[in-house]
Amino acid sequence: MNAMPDERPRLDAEEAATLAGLAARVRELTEAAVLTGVDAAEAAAVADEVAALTARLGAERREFPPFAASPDGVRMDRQLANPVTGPLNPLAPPIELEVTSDGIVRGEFTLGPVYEGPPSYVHGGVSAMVLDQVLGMAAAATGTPGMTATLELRYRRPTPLGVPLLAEAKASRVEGRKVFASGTIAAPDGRVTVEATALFVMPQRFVTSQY
Ligand SMILES: CCCCC/C=C\C/C=C\C/C=C\C/C=C\CCCC(=O)SCCNC(=O)CCNC(=O)[C@H](O)C(C)(C)COP(=O)(O)OP(=O)(O)OC[C@H]1O[C@@H](n2cnc3c(N)ncnc32)[C@H](O)[C@@H]1OP(=O)(O)O
Repeated sequence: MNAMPDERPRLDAEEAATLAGLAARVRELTEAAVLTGVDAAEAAAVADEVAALTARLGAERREFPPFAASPDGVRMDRQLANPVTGPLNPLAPPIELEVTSDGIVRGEFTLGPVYEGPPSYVHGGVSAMVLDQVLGMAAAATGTPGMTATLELRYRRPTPLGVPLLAEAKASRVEGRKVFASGTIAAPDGRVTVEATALFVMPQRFVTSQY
């Protein structure tokens, strides 16, 4: 695993934009598949067409998703297929996260019906995935990126689908390879729906590698 990142293909901005467009269309397809009201014969016909498109894309296949090239073309810059933020991943909402100069990670996002858990609310596992990413980025912003060792969630109230949500996180302390972080998801009225605290640990084996 420690050698993996540098073996990945890197895409330049133009290639990445084209594949992000493909992922956006597949996201629309996913929502259409979940919400469609067409009859069974039409759904079966569409399934055949989708299978043909999948075969076209699969004609050439990479072993792992690509990374974005950093300006120097060497270091890994961004995981383009991350399931939370990755523009190339149709499973990702995707959420754009900014890191402020004081280390706060923040992103506004809306989750549609494909992320439903309880009727009309966001699935709790999806909220957990979002917060794992946001807190993980806050940990990485300290200069010590790490793997999630613990992630504790408090679901204060249901998180609504289809409205703008705000995720925020910040690291609270760094102890050697360990970084503690906390964060929240808030509804449009500003009320917090989910709180999270986490510990990220930079694996001993990565201490000298360049991420
Ligand atoms: C350099 C890069 C490192 C890789 C980081 C990966 C991604 C970072 C890249 C970019 C960052 C940007 C954004 C981040 C975005 C998203 C975050 C999502 C991340 C994930 O989705 S990640 C998947 C789920 N995650 C796992 O799959 C972890 C499986 N696990 C392990 O890989 C090991 O288990 C590990 C590495 C956790 C520790 O292993 P290790 O051998 O390096 O460290 P060791 O055991 O020596 O512990 C050292 C000190 O941490 C304490 N400690 C350890 N584990 C603890 C625990 N669970 N609870 C409480 N304390 C714990 C010890 O008690 C000791 O503390 P003390 O020093 O005080 O005694």
